[in-house]
Amino acid sequence: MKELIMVDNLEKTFTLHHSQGKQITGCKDISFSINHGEFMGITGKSGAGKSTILKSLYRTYKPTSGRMVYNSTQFGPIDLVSASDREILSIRKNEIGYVSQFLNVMPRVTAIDVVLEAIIEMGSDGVKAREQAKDMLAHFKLPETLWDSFPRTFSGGEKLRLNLAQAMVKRPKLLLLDEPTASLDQKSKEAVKDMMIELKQGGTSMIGIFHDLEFMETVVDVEYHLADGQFKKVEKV
Ligand SMILES: Nc1ncnc2c1ncn2[C@@H]1O[C@H](COP(=O)(O)OP(=O)(O)OP(=O)(O)O)[C@@H](O)[C@H]1O
Repeated sequence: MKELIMVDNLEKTFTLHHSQGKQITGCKDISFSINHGEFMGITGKSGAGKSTILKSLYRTYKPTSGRMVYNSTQFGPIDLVSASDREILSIRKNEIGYVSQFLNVMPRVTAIDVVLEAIIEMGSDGVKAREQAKDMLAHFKLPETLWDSFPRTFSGGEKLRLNLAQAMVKRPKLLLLDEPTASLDQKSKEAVKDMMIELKQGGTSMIGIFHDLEFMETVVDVEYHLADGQFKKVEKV
């Protein structure tokens, strides 16, 4: 398999049990592929289904139908739609990262420990690892007063910064970014951009949702737009 991921006719339908089984389409007819090291941006209006695509790839949502064949280091080509929970957990731990403004961490673990655990999982040790965790939190400008606090009460921007620091440490093969610049000021956006460039140079592929189109165009290789149920590649002029 030469691509990193091939998505074929992905569909996710939600059944609302509290509304007599009413069905809502999250996304449908989604097909695309990305190559190793490629960065894809997704745009589309609110409610079009952008987050549903990312959450299906991360298997937060179990797709209703379709295929998402991912070229895993551990398992070889694997369909993320039918992969077992155990396989998905292992892929999340070692290969696919997810960054958003929402919490992606265990409760009652301090911010610095979130990053530290990621560093230890990557094979570094004690004092050096702690210094590296501090550097990473400082790099993404998480205020030092928050380093020993529990992230549950952090603002959206603070949670995002912590998730970015954790993702950066893990250097995943594929990073899913759900509005990675939301709630960030210009200076912090520059830090995010630097991180993306650095990850890309290290071979990480990324799929990101952006509302800041100007920012997006400076980082992505390919852009897809989701509108009126159609998912189409935007040809660059
Ligand atoms: N867990 C869920 N249960 C029921 N419906 C959902 C769920 N998640 C998403 N939806 C619905 O699926 C559709 C697509 O939502 P999604 O969050 O993917 O849109 P989006 O393009 O990311 O929007 P935004 O830009 O506002 O974040 C919406 O109609 C939404 O209400």
